[in-house]
Amino acid sequence: MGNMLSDARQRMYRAEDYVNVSDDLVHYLDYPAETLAVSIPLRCDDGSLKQLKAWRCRYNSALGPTKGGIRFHPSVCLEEVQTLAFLMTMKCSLMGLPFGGAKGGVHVDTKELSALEKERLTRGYVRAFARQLGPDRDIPAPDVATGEREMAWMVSEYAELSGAISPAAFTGKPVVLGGAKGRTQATGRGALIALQQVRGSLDLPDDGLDIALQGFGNAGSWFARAAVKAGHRIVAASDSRGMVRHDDGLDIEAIANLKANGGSVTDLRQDGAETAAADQLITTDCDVLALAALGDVVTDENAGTLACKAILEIANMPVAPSADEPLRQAGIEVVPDILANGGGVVVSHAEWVQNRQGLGWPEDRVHDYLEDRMKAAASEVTTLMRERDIDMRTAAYGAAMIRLCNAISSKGTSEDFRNG
Ligand SMILES: NC(=O)c1ccc[n+]([C@@H]2O[C@H](COP(=O)([O-])OP(=O)(O)OC[C@H]3O[C@@H](n4cnc5c(N)ncnc54)[C@H](O)[C@@H]3O)[C@@H](O)[C@H]2O)c1
Repeated sequence: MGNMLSDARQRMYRAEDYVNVSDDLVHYLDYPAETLAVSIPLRCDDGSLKQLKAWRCRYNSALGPTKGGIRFHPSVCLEEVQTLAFLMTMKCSLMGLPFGGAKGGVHVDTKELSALEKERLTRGYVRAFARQLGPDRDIPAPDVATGEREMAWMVSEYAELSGAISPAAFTGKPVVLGGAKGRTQATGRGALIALQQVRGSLDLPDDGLDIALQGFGNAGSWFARAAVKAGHRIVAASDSRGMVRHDDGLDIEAIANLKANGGSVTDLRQDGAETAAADQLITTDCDVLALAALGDVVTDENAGTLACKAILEIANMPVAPSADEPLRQAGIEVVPDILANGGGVVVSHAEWVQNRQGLGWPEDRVHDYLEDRMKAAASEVTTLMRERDIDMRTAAYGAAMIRLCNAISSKGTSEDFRNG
């Protein structure tokens, strides 16, 4: 096992020092409960055969059936899947959901697949992992390069195999197949709710904030819309092709239109807007640096070059563990991923509940549920920060561990079994 998972776990061990949980409970979280590795045979359109490596990891199920997305990407590997499953375990616990954490992935470049090949691969994934999946055991969702259409294929394949139609076995489905209204917007909107809720614990100005946003995809664009609606300015935004900056705030709807038509943020034609290379985004002057693209963007090597007062982690692990200490020293507080992007899994839970009820909630009910969960989690985190005088990430891990460890210890600890 390489560094990614052990680095991620260091954040849990750091939090352990500040919350009252026993060692043997933390040991339950040292390694994943179950990881299955398979190769999926894919018959290509030209008749050739590919064998694709694929994984599904259920990290811990103390709180309930495990939950986590399936990623199709050439960077996917065993360790990434296990690390993201660990993060999901912490996130579901912090969000107060009755779910454990999981993740899945296939090592594949979907740009090289036709739509039919992608369908065969997606159905092949369900066949390979069918025994591990199910609405009461392990519930996948979309992630990189998977979306509503892949979830629709998965529900259909699972129905063929199990002989029963189980919409609650997958979330992120199209609304017509039982998907939750507002799921697309949930992560971005949730990130803004988290930011507003923890704002008092950050050293930020009282009025509208200047925000620099890396990544203008699903999560980033909905965060930008919600932030502007709440009176903040997106002063800079980037995608893989470059960045654009305007000190008075960017025209977010114009950027969203450009992106929807295959353009880049750099195509924006707004008086006074200036473009630059994508990598300049993180050093641009702002109150909040919102990272909604990739992992490992801020490292120990570049942490000293940031010009922000706080970081909002909308992506998973955009701040590498090696940057934690330099950022603490620089006084830059981080709103951690397990809190900031928890809105996605909260609304996935709302979808699972609706499927089990056989009902579809109206969008405002889904949004109210999102708001309640985000506010409750954020307030647990800020309370722990104040009580223990710790940074926000450590407090978030601490709050997640308290709930997880309560669930684990309810079945007994060394204390209970000492005398046989
Ligand atoms: N969408 C969700 O519900 C959700 C939930 C939890 C976590 N996340 C995480 O948030 C991140 C973004 O997810 P998404 O669904 O918005 O993905 P997405 O694919 O819709 O968007 C990603 C964006 O990042 C941009 N990007 C890629 N490389 C870049 C670079 N070098 N510089 C600047 N921008 C770059 C892309 O151009 C795109 O605009 C991922 O890490 C994902 O795992 C998403």
